Amino acid sequence: MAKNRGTAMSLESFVSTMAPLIDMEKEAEISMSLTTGASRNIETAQKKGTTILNLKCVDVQTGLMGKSLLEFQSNKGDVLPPHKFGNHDVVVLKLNKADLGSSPLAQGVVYRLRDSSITVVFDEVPEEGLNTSLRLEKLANEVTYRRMKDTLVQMSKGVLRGPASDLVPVLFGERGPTVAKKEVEFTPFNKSLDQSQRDAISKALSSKDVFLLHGPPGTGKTTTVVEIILQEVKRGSKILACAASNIAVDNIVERLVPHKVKLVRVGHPARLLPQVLDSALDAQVLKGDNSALANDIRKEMKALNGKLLKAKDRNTRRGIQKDLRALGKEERKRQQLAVSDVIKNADVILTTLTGALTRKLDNITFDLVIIDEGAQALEVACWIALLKGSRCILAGDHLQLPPTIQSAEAEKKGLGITLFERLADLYGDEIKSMLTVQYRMHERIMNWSSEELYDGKITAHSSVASHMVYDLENVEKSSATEATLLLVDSAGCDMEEKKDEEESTYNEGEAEVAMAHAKRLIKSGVRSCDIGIITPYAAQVMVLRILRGKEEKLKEMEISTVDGFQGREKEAIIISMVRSNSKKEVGFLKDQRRMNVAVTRARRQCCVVCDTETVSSDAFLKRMIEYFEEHGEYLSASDYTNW
Ligand SMILES: Nc1ncnc2c1ncn2[C@@H]1O[C@H](COP(=O)(O)OP(=O)(O)OP(=O)(O)O)[C@@H](O)[C@H]1O
Repeated sequence: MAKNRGTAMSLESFVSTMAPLIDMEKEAEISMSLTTGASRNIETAQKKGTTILNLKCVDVQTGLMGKSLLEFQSNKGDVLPPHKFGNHDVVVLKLNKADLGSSPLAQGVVYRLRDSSITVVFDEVPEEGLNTSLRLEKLANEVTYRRMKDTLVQMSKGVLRGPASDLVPVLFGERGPTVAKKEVEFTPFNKSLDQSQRDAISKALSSKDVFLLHGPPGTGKTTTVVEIILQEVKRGSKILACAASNIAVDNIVERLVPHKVKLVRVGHPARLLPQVLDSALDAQVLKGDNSALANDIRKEMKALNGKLLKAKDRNTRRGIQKDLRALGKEERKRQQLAVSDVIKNADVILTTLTGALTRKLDNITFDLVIIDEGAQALEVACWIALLKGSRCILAGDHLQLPPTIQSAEAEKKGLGITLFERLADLYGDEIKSMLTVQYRMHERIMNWSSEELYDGKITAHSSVASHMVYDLENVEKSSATEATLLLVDSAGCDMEEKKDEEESTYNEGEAEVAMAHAKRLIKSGVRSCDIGIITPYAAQVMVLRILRGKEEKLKEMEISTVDGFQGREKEAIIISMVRSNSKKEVGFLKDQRRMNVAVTRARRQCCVVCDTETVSSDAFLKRMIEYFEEHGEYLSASDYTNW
């Protein structure tokens, strides 16, 4: 039975609450973008991060099914200015000096982002302008919002007759979940699964409507999802596997391919990783019989078009046109059949949540919908996929960061509450299983997070429990590499925080200390690609990148916001907390989920640079500082400035 029906929300109130919040969020995103937004000035847009000015095209490559990949760098060859472009964002390319609202040279999708370059995929290379100064503008992703609104409309209308008719009452707390009387036993494909993974899989296979796979950092959540998919395919289920991001979907595809599962990846080829292109719908469609027939028809049409051009008398022309129309119709039919053949024959269809609304999946129903990164997706986005199935499994960790919401008001009114979180509150352990062995962190790094957020239930696998930085190849034992936890305290060192024009906070003193520690690690032989500096503040990312400059030995080191680093890991992580002020304000450092993500990115060493006097004003952060002091090494920031 449901534990706490109080947190349940009816389908009707969900739809009526979410519809205006989706609009608010859409408006917030649009007002950040330049073309349709409130900001009518290009420089303001650059400051807001929605436009990058003064770019030059430095490379053009053809790849990915005939698409063109164009790489852009700043005219001056420096790091790019601070921006809010992300992978897969839709962008337009314009001449640098083009008027606001002018038509673009081309529209594309962000493919790769580096500190000093951005690569965009276009359908075709723009015919002109590439040898001049250019700018990129980020567009608001209106399609996503439209799809979410369409889904809400669908939910308010016919859900109770659709494939999810039995699932909906459970997910809205009207009826409790059911599980098989006897827990399902299985023979794993992956022989190295740990006990917590096996237990979770068994519980997932026994669930009749909903199951939550709770995967704390580094516990093999995706490994477990892949095994669940394999077991379900073996049982004969047709599965829709989704995630919020393309990268997470591709990650599952890559791991399923070696098992020779009949799968198809649905999505725009420009947004897929090159290594999964063979699994892409477009590639598989081309191999089908109907596609060959469509191709023959196109050849026939080409020949007829040639005749049409030469035909002199009207009757002949009419006859040819009639034939062309009939062939065109047949060609479209064959194309559609080619697509539906592939979709019908596949056991597993993989796509992003918003991608699940494609026409190609109309009228296709699934025995199971699996959503990875379930705690990072808006609930409405999850429903796009959920409406297509009668059973669901969500994998995620609601104790790491939730989806980013632009509109403060929509966030306040509950847009950011995820389905994963809501169901964990509603039904708890009845439908949930937590993975408890982690394969990333030294146990001293892990213990803080485990005690603070996971009731002390996580253990470190023996392969990582005591691994040290100096165990890495070519790394020597030194004062820099001997520490697992390191606290560098800037209190009393004259390293006050400052604010930039966008009101984002930065701290130059701390940035220097963080960089100095990175250099110490490199001096002991650590590769720069094994080090990451992360910080909660976007302005601090810029300060750090500028400080790094063009120094060759630091080139491969990653510098990112904490939010942007979720899901990733490095051998050594340096966290710059930034806040240092007399009022002892800590802002959004308070969010336990953000600090949880920050610390748990580190495999062998976690170094925190902060003003302990400021951050200790928050009880959670104070405990964290105390933990680092007790179990790690303590240094003053002045030790670094004096070195
Ligand atoms: N049973 C296992 N035995 C050995 N290694 C494992 C096991 N399960 C997972 N791993 C390893 O742990 C690492 C993390 O696994 P995976 O990518 O599945 O984790 P995740 O939980 O999805 O990651 P994240 O914490 O970033 O969400 C991988 O290198 C994987 O090979």
